[in-house]
Amino acid sequence: MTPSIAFIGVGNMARAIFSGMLASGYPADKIIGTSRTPEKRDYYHERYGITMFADNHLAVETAEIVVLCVKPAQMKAVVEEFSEEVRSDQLFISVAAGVELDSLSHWLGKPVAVVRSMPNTPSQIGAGMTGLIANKQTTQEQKDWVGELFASVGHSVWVEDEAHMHTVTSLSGSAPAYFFRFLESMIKNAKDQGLDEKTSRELASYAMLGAARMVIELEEPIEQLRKNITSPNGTTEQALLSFDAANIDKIVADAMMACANRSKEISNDFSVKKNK
Ligand SMILES: NC(=O)C1=CN([C@@H]2O[C@H](COP(=O)(O)OP(=O)(O)OC[C@H]3O[C@@H](n4cnc5c(N)ncnc54)[C@H](O)[C@@H]3O)[C@@H](O)[C@H]2O)C=CC1
Ligand SMILES: O=C(O)[C@@H]1CCC=N1
Repeated sequence: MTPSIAFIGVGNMARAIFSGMLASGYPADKIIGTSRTPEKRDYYHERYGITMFADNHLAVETAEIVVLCVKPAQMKAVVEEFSEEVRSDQLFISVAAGVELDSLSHWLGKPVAVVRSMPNTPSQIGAGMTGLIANKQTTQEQKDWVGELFASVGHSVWVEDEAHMHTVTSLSGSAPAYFFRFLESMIKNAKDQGLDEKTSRELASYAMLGAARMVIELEEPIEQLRKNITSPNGTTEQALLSFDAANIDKIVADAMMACANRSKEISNDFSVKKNK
């Protein structure tokens, strides 16, 4: 039987996941969302056919699986508010950056299965990548179900150590934004060179898609794929020399560490263990 699943706090990430699920055949009548804004409730109901509630309590009461999709700063208040309704056979999945399993379990108020996930917005088109870790109350059956859920909107990877979720956030959770930022720069420069926006967008984005597909499908060393494009004394070499002159490794490392460190800060801010 398909379980009913409630998304608490429908915004960008919740929509990315449930729209990917709907596209892969998950029945709309098994999906509930919550939003405090009447216009958003009407919009999501009309656009996706899912049930929208204003009341988080009602959503938690109704659903077998609850996906917590509010911002990290709102998580404690939102979870504690409905903790009376929590049943021990439910499964909770958090998508929040930095918020630890222990904190979620503590706020939920009883021993219950909790999975911490770090998805990304390409889930919306079935191309997501999600890092996962479960607490000890989560059964293998529940883990399999969560794996299938995220497989229906892309790919997923379980990590062994919760500390690795910071790395996952900097490597896949936030990373689509890095690539969008890179594309924005590329398209801007193509326009400065005289090409129109539409053509620039198409050329750059297909180059990015093609490169990603080669990495995934050919399984050759990435360095070799790069070298295959880089003719000695050719055009690519000049672009890569320019990246190296700007110390691309440092630029990327600084950005990823800034991201991972912010995830650690969020963990510390909301950690039940550290703020006892
Ligand atoms: N946007 C992304 O690419 C990713 C986001 N995340 C995580 O997903 C979570 C949500 O992020 P976004 O979707 O980007 O934010 P968002 O702001 O688009 O969505 C959060 C939604 O929660 C709603 N909300 C707040 N308090 C509520 C309450 N008491 N009851 C019901 N709804 C409430 C807000 O109105 C908003 O629509 C965050 O914890 C973030 O760390 C994780 C991975 C990627
Ligand atoms: O920026 C954020 O905090 C969220 C988490 C990962 C992607 N977006």
